[in-house]
Amino acid sequence: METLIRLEGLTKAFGSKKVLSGIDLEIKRGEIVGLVGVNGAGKSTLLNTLLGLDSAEGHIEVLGQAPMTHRAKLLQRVAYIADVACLPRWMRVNQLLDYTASVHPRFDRARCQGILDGTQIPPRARVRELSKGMVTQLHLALVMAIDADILVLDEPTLGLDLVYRQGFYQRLLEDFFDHQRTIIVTTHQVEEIEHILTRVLFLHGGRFVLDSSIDDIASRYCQLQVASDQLEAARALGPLAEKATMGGHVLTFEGEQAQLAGLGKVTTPSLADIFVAKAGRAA
Ligand SMILES: Nc1ncnc2c1ncn2[C@@H]1O[C@H](COP(=O)(O)OP(=O)(O)OP(=O)(O)O)[C@@H](O)[C@H]1O
Repeated sequence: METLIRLEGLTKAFGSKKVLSGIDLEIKRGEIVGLVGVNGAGKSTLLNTLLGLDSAEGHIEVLGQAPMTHRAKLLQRVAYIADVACLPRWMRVNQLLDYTASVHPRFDRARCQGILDGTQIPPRARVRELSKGMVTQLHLALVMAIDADILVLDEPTLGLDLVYRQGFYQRLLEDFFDHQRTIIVTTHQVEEIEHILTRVLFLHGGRFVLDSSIDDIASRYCQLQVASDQLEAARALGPLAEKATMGGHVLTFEGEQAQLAGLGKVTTPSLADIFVAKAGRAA
C-alpha cells in the first residue's frame, strides 16, 4: 500500500517547551489511525504540522509534498476538522453549502445535504442561531462531503450527543469502505472509536509509547481478573497497572504471560485500559 504520510525525526517546541521529540511515522492508504494521548500530549500539534498549519523540525511529507510549502494544494486532498468548529456566524446553512461548493473543487453538495437531512438543522437558519452541537454537526457534514484522500479529525464529536456520536462513527466507517480513505482521528472517548480503527498510536512525553495495529493488541496485552488470594502472585508478574473492582482486582499486562491463566480469568483489555496503564506507567 502507498505511503501517504511520512515523518522522520519530527520535533516541535514552543519556546523552551519540547512537545514532540523526534517522531518517526508512516501511514499508508486505507489505515484508520486513532491518535490518543492525555491533555497536552501534543496530538493537535502533530496534526497541525501534518496540515501545514504549524512548522516543525524534521522531514514531513504528506501525499508526497512538504505541507508548509504546498498547503493550498494539499488541502484540496486533505479534509480536516479542528477541535473547535468555527464557521461564519452570519451565514445561513444553505449559503454555507453554496459557498463551500464554489471554493472547494472536491466538495459534493448533494452528499453534504444528505448528511444534513439526518439532523435537525434548518437549511435557512443562520449559524449563530444553531446550538453548539448543531454547529459541530454542520461542520462535520461539510468536511465529510469533501472527496479527500486523507481525513484528519481532531476530536470531531466533542460536545455532540451520544446518539449522534455513534451515528457519526458508523457513517465514517461506511464512508471509509466506499472511498478507501485514510483517516486519522483523535478523541478522549477511545471506547467509541476502538471498533473502527485499524491502528492506534499513543502519544506521551513527545513520543509514541505505543504504535500497534488493532489486530496485534490481543497478542500484546492481556488483563487478569484476580481474587484477593491470588493477588500477590499476580503482582509478582509485573503488571503495567492494577485497579480494584467489585469482584477483586483487574491487572493489565504487556507481553505474553503464560502463568496468568492459573491465577484467574484472562481477557483482552480495552484500548482505554491499555492507554490508562501506559500513561500511568510513563508518568
Ligand atoms: N501556540 C502555542 N504556543 C505555546 N504552547 C502551545 C501552543 N500550542 C500548543 N502548545 C502547548 O503544546 C502542548 C501540546 O498541546 P496540544 O494542543 O498539541 O495537545 P493535545 O494533545 O492536543 O491536548 P488536548 O487533548 O488537551 O487537546 C501543550 O502543553 C500546549 O500548552
